[in-house]
Parts: sequence; structure tokens; C-alpha cells
Amino acid sequence: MHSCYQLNQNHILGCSNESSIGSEDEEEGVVHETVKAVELAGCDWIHVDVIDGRFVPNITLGPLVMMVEPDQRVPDFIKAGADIVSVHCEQSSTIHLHRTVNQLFMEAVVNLVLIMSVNPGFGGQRFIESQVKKISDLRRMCVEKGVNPWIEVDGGVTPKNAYKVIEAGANALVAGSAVFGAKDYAEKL
Ligand SMILES: O=C(CO)[C@H](O)[C@H](O)COP(=O)(O)O
Repeated sequence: MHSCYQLNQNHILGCSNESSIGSEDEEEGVVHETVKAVELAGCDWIHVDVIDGRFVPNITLGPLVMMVEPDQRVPDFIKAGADIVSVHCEQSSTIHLHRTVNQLFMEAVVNLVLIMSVNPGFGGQRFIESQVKKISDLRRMCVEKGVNPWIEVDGGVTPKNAYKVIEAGANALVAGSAVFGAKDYAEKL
């Protein structure tokens, strides 16, 4: 099983002394250190949310890099080092899903379905229990079709409920506040 961690500006600020973050360089240093720390603690993936203040009210990466229609930047994310790129299926986020998925297949090997288990936009929300059935339905459909994608679950995942989503068939978990809000990342892992 892979575990992965969401990294966004809120989580970085949440686990640091906000007043100590001044310049962009300092902020970049905090991001760097935090990523290094969760990697050392044993996380397998770093999950970075690109949230642009349109599909959801929040902005994760900061106004300087704010964008609309992030799916149009897929090649840039890959060039920047992303191994996996996932997009929202809602048309209000990804305007032309078919085109974007085709583009993903041309740019990289894509084999992951992400099920959101909170309303997207903010970390620290409560896990939506009804999504457990969605995960098991998806796993069953995959078995029936003879495919085996990563099934990633994102939102409200904690050490207390992780077993449920794993039992339902997920094999990649995003944990934001559960990990970045803890003093000891490895223990939460
Ligand atoms: O993508 C999200 C919101 O848009 C995630 O749900 C969230 O950021 C993950 O954090 P947490 O584990 O605290 O729910």
C-alpha cells in the first residue's frame, strides 16, 4: 500500500510558526524541509493540490502561481517533475475531460482514480462515510473489467478511518492534517 500526503500552503503554515515565514525564499525553505521530513518519516508520494480559487474558494499555491483551468497545464506539471497528474471530472473544473485524459495518456502513464472523501477545497474536514461504498463499487467495477488502477482516497483520512478505505479497496491514501498537524510524522504514518 502506498500512502501519500497532501502538501498545500495551509498545511505548511499549519505546521510552522507563521510569523517566521517572510520572503518567498523562506517559504520555499519551509516547503523543502517539510517535504524532506515526511519523506524521511516514510511517505511514498507527495500529493500537491492545485486549487485556484474558482472550482473551490480556496487557493493553495499562492496568487503568484494562481491559474485557471489547471488541466491545461498538464505538460508543465510533468515537466516540473510530477509522476502522476489527476484532474477533477466535474466540467466546472476540467472543461473537456476527454481531451485532458487523452492528453494525459500521451504525456505520461496514467493509472489512478481519485475519490474525494470531502468536498474539495480545504483540509481538515470530516470524512464523508458514504464514499466508502463508492470505493468498494469502484474496486468491484475494476475487477469486473480486469483493470487494476491505483484507487486513491483524499479527504478526512486519519489513522482512525484508514482501515475502512483500505478494506473497501483503496491502495493510496492522502492524509493532510492528520500528518502535517502531528508533531511526529512517522508515528501518524
Ligand atoms: O484536497 C483536499 C481538499 O481539497 C483534501 O481533502 C485535503 O486537503 C486533504 O487534507 P485532509 O487530510 O486534512 O482532509
